[in-house]
Amino acid sequence: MSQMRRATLSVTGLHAGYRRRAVLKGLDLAPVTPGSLVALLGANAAGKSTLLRTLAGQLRASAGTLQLGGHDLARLDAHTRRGLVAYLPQSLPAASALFAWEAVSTACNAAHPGKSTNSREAMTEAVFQRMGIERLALRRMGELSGGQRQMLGLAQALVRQTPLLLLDEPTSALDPRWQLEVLNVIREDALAREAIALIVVHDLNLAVRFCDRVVVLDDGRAIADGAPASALSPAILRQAYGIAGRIEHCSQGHPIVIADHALPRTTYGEIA
Ligand SMILES: Nc1ncnc2c1ncn2[C@@H]1O[C@H](COP(=O)(O)OP(=O)(O)OP(=O)(O)O)[C@@H](O)[C@H]1O
Repeated sequence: MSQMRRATLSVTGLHAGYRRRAVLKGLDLAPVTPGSLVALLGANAAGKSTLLRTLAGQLRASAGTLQLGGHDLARLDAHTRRGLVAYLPQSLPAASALFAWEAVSTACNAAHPGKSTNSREAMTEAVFQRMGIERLALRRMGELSGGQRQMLGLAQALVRQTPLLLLDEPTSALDPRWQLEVLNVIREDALAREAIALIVVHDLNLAVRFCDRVVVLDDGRAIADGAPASALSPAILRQAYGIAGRIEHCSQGHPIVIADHALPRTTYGEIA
């Protein structure tokens, strides 16, 4: 398993999609540096999950380059990929009969076969503590709520300690408090390990509050890429989402995205 910790991610000229549908159409990202939390934004069907699936090796790029450190992500064997990339899909982990502790420790054991049993147990315990889910450890996966299962899926991804984390809507099933907690944990993890976390989110306020950088996709291309407050301009909100919107600052200084109204469908078009 690779011991690589710090790695820059670069994506250039990426084309990828499905048999009958080209989705990513020459996507370029400025290099993503270690220790970054980057939000992938964009309307439904813009290509966000397709980008994560391609980076995770589930879809083959038809053109372009995907580099993580010295590795070509398009040509990794499964073993090396497991050491470099953790992917949390949109779907929740299976509602199995496993105890939550077993589900996370199985992921930990598979990712760190060279470590002692004691240190793997300590790593598993640390993830439960960091996420504040110790009370779920002895509950069965099949008996957890949707939000609790999503937390466990994230714990399985984090315990692997890969240099690249790909998280597809990791907070979609969580209540407001846990959304804040989880985004904090992801950001701290990326910073502490100098890893890269790419997260797909629809909540623009979470993105501007927690992410160093946002990339806005539209029809398979990046139309904005930068610090949240400058990248999410009214013009980009209009183009990407078909909304009239703006960023303001609340009385406590946090940036907030205000969506004033949806533009008429005749201006914006239909979902693709
Ligand atoms: N397995 C598939 N086979 C064929 N087309 C697909 C498949 N999965 C997704 N697509 C199509 O690819 C396009 C991009 O989908 P993708 O899931 O990447 O969008 P997304 O930006 O993640 O959207 P959302 O915000 O709705 O999750 C859509 O038009 C979708 O219909």
